[in-house]
Amino acid sequence: MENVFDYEDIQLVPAKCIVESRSECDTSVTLGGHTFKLPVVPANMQTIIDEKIARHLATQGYFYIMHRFEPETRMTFTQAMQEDGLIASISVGVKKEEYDFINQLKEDQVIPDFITIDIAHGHSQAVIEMIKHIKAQLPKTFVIAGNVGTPEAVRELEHAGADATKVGIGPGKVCITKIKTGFGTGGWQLAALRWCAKAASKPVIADGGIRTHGDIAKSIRFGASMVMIGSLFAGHEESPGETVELNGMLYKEYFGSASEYQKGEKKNVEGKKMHVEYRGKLKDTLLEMEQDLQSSISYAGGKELMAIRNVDYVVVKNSIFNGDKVY
Ligand SMILES: NC(=O)C1=CN([C@@H]2O[C@H](COP(=O)(O)OP(=O)(O)OC[C@H]3O[C@@H](n4cnc5c(N)ncnc54)[C@H](OP(=O)(O)O)[C@@H]3O)[C@@H](O)[C@H]2O)C=CC1
Ligand SMILES: Nc1nc2c(ncn2[C@@H]2O[C@H](COP(=O)(O)O)[C@@H](O)[C@H]2O)c(=O)[nH]1
Repeated sequence: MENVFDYEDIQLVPAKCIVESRSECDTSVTLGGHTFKLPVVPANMQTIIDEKIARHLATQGYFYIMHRFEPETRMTFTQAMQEDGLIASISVGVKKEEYDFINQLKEDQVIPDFITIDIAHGHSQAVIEMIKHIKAQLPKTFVIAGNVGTPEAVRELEHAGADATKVGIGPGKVCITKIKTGFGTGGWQLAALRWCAKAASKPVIADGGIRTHGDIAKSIRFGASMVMIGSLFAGHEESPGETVELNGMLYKEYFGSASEYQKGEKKNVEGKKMHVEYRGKLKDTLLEMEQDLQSSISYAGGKELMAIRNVDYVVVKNSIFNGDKVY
């Protein structure tokens, strides 16, 4: 791999504006036959999403992926969402009991719209087998498989039947994979996304490392159809993480899915816990993201999200902030 870079190393080059107002720009995206307001999905982590947030997002036309860390609730959650005419989007792992869960869904004819296979090292036979199992049992369910960081992995998971792949090994804010194992796409996630997206014949979801709303537009430019975000969603009033007050300031707890806090034991720990600044209501952040992305589309010289795919870019190594702090 040559020419590696990350989000902060890139600036997109503006093209002539064709709208009179940014409000004309359409940020919506279609995935799995459903159209969503934004190409953004909150991470399927326990301090980012819960059933209440999932229901709110689905009701408001946003994509969501429920986490897999309360496995016993997934069946009733899926049924309840579908009874209310909402999209059901859940996560699974690859262990034996997950095969039983998929079989149970089929037996009860409870068919989730989306299932995400959520594993640290997605380029594995375990994930390939799970993709095949889900597709055999629930052929109508859209399967997202990950996480991966190479074109070879994208091709293999697509070949096994995945409808989309999720790219990002170690760029996350609470990730310590890169430190503990020496592996991953941390520090070059945007270049890895480009590398993977070029090989993909199905949608790619960029996962991890998004630090500003501009990074969403950059992900779209480099081939993502959707972006998964943890840390930017962790600090809301509604966020499931504990709220703490430190020196008169409010913070929310955010921990990794492979952290000791999630696992309940110190085994194969590849995640940490941190506190992020409290940032008010989730709906305000979603609105700000939409407005910022509308602005990105206008700078791209288009009206639709995919106009961003066509813009030029320049590499400005680690210099775009010039000492400014946005958030
Ligand atoms: N996107 C990212 O960069 C990362 C994300 N995570 C998140 O952490 C959570 C836990 O992930 P994960 O540990 O996969 O889930 P699990 O602990 O559920 O592991 C799933 C299965 O995969 C095996 N496994 C896990 N990692 C490896 C590996 N490197 N090589 C071979 N087998 C492996 C496990 O066995 P055994 O435990 O015995 O090895 C287990 O059987 C997930 O939600 C994941 O998204 C974690 C790390 C990186
Ligand atoms: N290496 C680890 N990665 C993790 C862990 N828990 C979650 N994640 C990944 O991070 C992203 C969110 O990244 P952010 O930069 O937006 O905060 C999430 O979607 C997972 O892919 C973990 O314990 N270790």
